[in-house]
Amino acid sequence: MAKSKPIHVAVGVILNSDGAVFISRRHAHLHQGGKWEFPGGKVEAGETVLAALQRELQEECNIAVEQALPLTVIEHDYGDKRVRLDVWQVTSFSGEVKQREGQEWCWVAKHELDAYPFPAANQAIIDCLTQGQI
Ligand SMILES: Nc1nc2c([nH]c(=O)n2[C@H]2C[C@H](O)[C@@H](COP(=O)(O)OP(=O)(O)OP(=O)(O)O)O2)c(=O)[nH]1
Ligand SMILES: [Mg+2]
Repeated sequence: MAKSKPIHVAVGVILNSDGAVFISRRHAHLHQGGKWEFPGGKVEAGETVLAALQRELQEECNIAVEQALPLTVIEHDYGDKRVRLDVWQVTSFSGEVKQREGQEWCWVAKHELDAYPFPAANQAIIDCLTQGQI
């Protein structure tokens, strides 16, 4: 049977002035629950990826994204779901970053990211960050 098309997800990498990355922990009951993630969510029909990123980051972490640059697109098959992560680096935003949806969250130094379990699709982004390529 042909699998349904991947879920398109806008994902934001936010760095603070110390070079640390904002991450939060997915609620336990969700797909990939308990894993750490970069903020973001599903791109809705008729919406640009940047608009989805702006909407999700306002909802989830309280910021207005002013400028963001596309980093990479990652396709991954979890078996139960396929995702297409459209990963952007947020280069300018206003507002104070805080988690608004009750998720555990933190700023983590890039070289410490390996200590946090992320969904398998994220590995390429984690590698770029830990190697200082972002
Ligand atoms: N936000 C985010 N999702 C990720 C990451 N890595 C990864 O595999 N995913 C997957 C998990 C989910 O299957 C999908 C995101 O879906 P989601 O359910 O969290 O999307 P959403 O925020 O729009 O949630 P909802 O409105 O449907 O509740 O992408 C990541 O770093 N960040
Ligand atoms: Mg989300």
